[in-house]
Amino acid sequence: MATAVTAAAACAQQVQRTVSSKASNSLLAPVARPVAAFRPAAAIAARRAVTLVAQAAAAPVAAPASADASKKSQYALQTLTTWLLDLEREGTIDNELATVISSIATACKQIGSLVNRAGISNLTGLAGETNVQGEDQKKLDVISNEVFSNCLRQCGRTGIIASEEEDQPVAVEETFSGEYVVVFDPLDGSSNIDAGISVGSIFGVYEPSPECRIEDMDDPEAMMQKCVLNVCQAGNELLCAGYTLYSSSTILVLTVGKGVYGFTLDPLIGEFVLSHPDIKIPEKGKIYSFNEGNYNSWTKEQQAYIDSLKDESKWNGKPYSARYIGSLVGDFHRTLLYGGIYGYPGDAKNPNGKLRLLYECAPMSMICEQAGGAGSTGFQRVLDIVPTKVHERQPLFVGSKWEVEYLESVLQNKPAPQ
Ligand SMILES: O=P(O)(O)OC[C@H]1O[C@](O)(COP(=O)(O)O)[C@@H](O)[C@@H]1O
Repeated sequence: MATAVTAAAACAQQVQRTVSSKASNSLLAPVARPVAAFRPAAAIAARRAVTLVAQAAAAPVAAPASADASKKSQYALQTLTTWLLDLEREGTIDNELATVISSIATACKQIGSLVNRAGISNLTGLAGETNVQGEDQKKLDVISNEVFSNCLRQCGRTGIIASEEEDQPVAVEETFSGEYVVVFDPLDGSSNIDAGISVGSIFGVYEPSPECRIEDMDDPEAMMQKCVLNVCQAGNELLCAGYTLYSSSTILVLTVGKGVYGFTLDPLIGEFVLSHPDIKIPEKGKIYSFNEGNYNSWTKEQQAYIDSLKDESKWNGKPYSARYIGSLVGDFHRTLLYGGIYGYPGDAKNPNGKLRLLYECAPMSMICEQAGGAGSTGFQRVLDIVPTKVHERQPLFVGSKWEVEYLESVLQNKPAPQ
């Protein structure tokens, strides 16, 4: 914050200097130049801008009740670090989990800066490799995966890490304590990278399952079995879930099971600062986000659902609006803040849809439920599904509670929710 204010002040002085020099040069200099020569409007606007920046910079963001009440300084900041400390103090999380989350935040800062500079550092385009799903990997898919894995290993608090970009989960030799299981999609929506459209990272943290501790590293086969078993946990076992959006801002949104909090990266101080405390998704919303290009391969119930959203006679003459970036994190973040529904149904080609249960569906469903929304396959609560394999796919419908229930009612031919 200090730097933001000094920056604002410096900018103010800069503008002032410009204004005053111009003024001294023109307005105030005795009758030298006609008034028209100098554009007062710009000066007023500049002064207004400076005031707004100073006011914005000075206004502290509300911190959760647990925040240290003694922090009276107007420069007190609730950062991700201090927020995690508050949660540790109140016993909601332990230090190991706080360390894992901090290491994920570090990875996201690194990935954010790489994404921002992709076009000028030859990081766009394909890596020339394919991942376990047979998809051509982008250079930044591979690099983001490496960055995420490094940070999770180096924090010493993870036991197993499983990436959407890797065939198998990996047991972490560097583990020191905690042994948390972390699943992640290092760069979601990467098909948008080269066009500079928003992308994101998604993650989930599980407790290591007690009956399969990874003691004997000597028997790789047995160890791998235990790794997979540890990772294939239902979403309702998640301790923490989150995503980072790399867009006009870099925003980290997460839950540890006590509401959803959003932190915006302040590039001036390199800290995630609390910007969205206790996010609540609207009960209803008028935006739907589906790739309608797949319409013809959808079930007739799925088609009927989308057709109904466009039928204004059902919605007091105002049909739903369609928004689709083609980047789950971007589409989900908008849905979380504005309400509505994001969906990736199964279809004739991919009966289970495209999205991965562990890395995408479960974490987003936990965040949505924690914000008062819902996450469904259309027939089942996503968080109740126990994965049978690490790269399992599931249809996903996530968003405002009423919207998801309405979708389920159409797909299951049930009466619409009240
Ligand atoms: O192009 P489609 O078929 O609409 O798929 C877009 C969806 O696939 C994703 O890109 C997921 O795939 P990746 O994790 O491989 O990027 C989502 O972000 C997005 O919502």
